[in-house]
Amino acid sequence: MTDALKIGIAGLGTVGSALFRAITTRHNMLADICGREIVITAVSARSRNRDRGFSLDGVNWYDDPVAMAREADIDVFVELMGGEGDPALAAATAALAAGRHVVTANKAMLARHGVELAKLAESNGVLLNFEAAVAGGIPVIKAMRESLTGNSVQRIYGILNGTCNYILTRMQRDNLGFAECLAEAQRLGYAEADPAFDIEGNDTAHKLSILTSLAFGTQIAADEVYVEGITNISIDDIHAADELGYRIKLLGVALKTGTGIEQRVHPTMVPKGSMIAQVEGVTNAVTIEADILGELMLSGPGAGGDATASAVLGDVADIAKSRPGHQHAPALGRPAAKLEPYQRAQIQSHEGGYFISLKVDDRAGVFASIATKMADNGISLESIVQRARPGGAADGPQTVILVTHATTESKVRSAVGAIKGEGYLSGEPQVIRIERTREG
Ligand SMILES: NC(=O)C1=CN([C@@H]2O[C@H](COP(=O)(O)OP(=O)(O)OC[C@H]3O[C@@H](n4cnc5c(N)ncnc54)[C@H](O)[C@@H]3O)[C@@H](O)[C@H]2O)C=CC1
Ligand SMILES: N[C@@H](CC=O)C(=O)O
Ligand code: NA
Repeated sequence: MTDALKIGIAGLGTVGSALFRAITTRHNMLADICGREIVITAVSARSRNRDRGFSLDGVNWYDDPVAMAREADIDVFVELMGGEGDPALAAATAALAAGRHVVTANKAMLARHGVELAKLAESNGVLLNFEAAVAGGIPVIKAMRESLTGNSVQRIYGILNGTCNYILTRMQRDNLGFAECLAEAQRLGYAEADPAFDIEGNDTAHKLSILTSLAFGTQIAADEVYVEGITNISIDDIHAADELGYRIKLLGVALKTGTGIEQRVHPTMVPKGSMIAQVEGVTNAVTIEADILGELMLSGPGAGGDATASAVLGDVADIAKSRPGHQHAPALGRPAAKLEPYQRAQIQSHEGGYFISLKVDDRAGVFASIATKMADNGISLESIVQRARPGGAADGPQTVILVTHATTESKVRSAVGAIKGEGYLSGEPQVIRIERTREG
């Protein structure tokens, strides 16, 4: 048998601990599959003495993950600390520069520094694997990097954040409040160390920017994503969507338009009968529309210790199975030097249907005024309904809900701005984009 593959793990939290357990409890099975043992020889985390339910005896401990990446006797540095900057970045950089393979689940770091890390991996002849960084356990990176080679992608979209999908599902299905659902997602190990990354949409944006690069062969452009999170989505919105035949999902969408590539993350209405609407809880899904393949949808566990560790383990096992001289797919699907500059298509030119919910004064002419502002901006309406006041109350603002036919973001913004100027609105209008799916 070839020499053992020695790995060092930095970060022994939700994912690192699950990985540690998976590797140590499946040692013989992995050795049979890979033709060599996989041995954890070094670890680094914040607390050496924390009870994690397994022993670190015989494993070299490093207080400093960068020192471990640079100095430890390891072949693979597994980065599971998180954070877009140091020490994760310094450690990954040090490991690649020292000729060690890197496996990471850190989408925040890759979204900012993925291209430079990919270049460093290429120039040092080592691998940068990151399956766990996008859609957790779903093998979407491998699919895009390897199986879709030669396809031209038109659109890629999906549910990329387990925490948000868990929250939206529990709110819709069980009528629970936002804060309670978020606390559950945190307890289950789905949320980021700072859950604002999840609920404000940044985590989805990080993942989307990585997928965009793989799909369209462009530089990763995380700052060029239009982002709205789910913090403004209320149970009322979820119920209104339900009545109209939709579910609300936080989607990341990237597509080619006439002016460039549109990258957007926002709460989205999808038809209730569509496949993506059926994706519930922590489950993620990615749909890829490609010219040779057609449409592919991958779905599976998007977060959680074991599901994420499964993807990390797959990446480590790929390295264990590889032999000297074997040529690997580049980290971002093509040599980093061949990635094209990213050309942004602005959100204002986005085309699609819209759901608009307005709280308005209950007086004559308001309904007609709303319809007129829409028509003035060239927006055609699929429906406009006035909803009964909650609990049958006799006074207070009325809710008017509009669903538009396909139009543009700039027209919707202009119409909503004009309605706001009329003085009959209470609170901010709720505007939710509707995404076209295979089913409608
Ligand atoms: N939890 C999940 O479901 C998923 C997490 N990820 C990513 O995996 C990575 C790890 O996530 P979790 O395990 O959930 O986080 P966590 O917060 O549970 O664990 C992080 C670990 O890193 C250690 N750490 C942090 N800073 C350190 C430092 N300066 N020096 C040494 N150790 C340090 C902590 O002590 C802890 O052991 C993150 O990049 C996260 O975005 C990716 C997919 C899913
Ligand atoms: N916080 C993330 C973890 C996986 O990437 C999520 O909820 O999806
Ligand atoms: Na994945």
